[in-house]
Amino acid sequence: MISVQGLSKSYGGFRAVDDVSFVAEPGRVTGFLGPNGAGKTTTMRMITGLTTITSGTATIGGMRYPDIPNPGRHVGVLLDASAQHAGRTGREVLALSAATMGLPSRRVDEMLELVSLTGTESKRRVRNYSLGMRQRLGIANALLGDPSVLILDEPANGLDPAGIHWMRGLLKTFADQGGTVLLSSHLLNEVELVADEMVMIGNGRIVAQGDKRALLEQAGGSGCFVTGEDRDALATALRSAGLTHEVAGEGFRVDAEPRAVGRAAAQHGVVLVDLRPSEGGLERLFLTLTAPTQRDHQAAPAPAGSAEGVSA
Ligand SMILES: Nc1ncnc2c1ncn2[C@@H]1O[C@H](COP(=O)(O)OP(=O)(O)OP(=O)(O)O)[C@@H](O)[C@H]1O
Repeated sequence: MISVQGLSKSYGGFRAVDDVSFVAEPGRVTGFLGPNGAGKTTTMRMITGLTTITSGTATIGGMRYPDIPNPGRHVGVLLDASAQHAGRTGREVLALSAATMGLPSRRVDEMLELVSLTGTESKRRVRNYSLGMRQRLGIANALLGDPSVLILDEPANGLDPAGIHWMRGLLKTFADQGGTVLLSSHLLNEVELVADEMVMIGNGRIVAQGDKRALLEQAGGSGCFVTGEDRDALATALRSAGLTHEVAGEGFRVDAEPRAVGRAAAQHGVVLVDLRPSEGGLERLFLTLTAPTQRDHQAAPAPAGSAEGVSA
């Protein structure tokens, strides 16, 4: 179990992580979700002893990470796949970790096979690895010591669709067998598909947390997402039709059925490139709760003369 209580980190006068508390339980995948710069990596670095804690506590199985003997045998960590020694081959990276942990060298071959790095690729220097290959190597390294806890920062970064699918299966199986998984991402869909529990963070503070289903119920509501060729014209069409909307990615989330949105767009001759029912209130909950920290949201111009325009 990972337990984080009142964890804070200040850089000078800036509070990157502010009084964060949550628990990641065994047998569950806990998704740690937040926009860019929300404080996910900083929190994970504090949990794993890589960044000093300003205040609060973080323990794994009741111990601070730096106090865990032979930590790689208990906790698998992947924080920055690009940070691996560029001059070593993938196999050397794993062999060194295996030796440090007192593991047999056959474990290296098992892990290379698990993450689908071929014999040829494993003999290439890491500097010549693609991002996806580095990520696979990082996952192999995290799993090498057969840990019961996994802490992974954006592990899907750079993986191809098949790789992402494979990783989801791997994490689910790991948790089903009693393991604890803490997985960060700024991509809601990625986390939504694999996580049992969610911890949402924005501007260094927890904005929501709990069982995924409970959060979905809390989010509730219906609606749709729409993207048009001309974003401003689409905003005008929605406003004219009296449809409440807010910026979501390249388009808008609208509190209305797709048909009403399609009609509003048609009346104004706006070409739609995407129109679909909301996949779930979770995305809305996330966007709403983290709205003040969403860069795209801040950057989006409010339609002229609109009071409702771009709402929080
Ligand atoms: N060493 C540091 N010195 C000063 N500020 C820092 C330092 N490390 C992180 N920060 C700041 O702390 C905030 C949180 O950063 P962090 O990397 O934890 O965010 P994140 O949620 O992981 O973002 P992303 O999804 O983009 O990876 C950011 O504003 C970042 O600039």
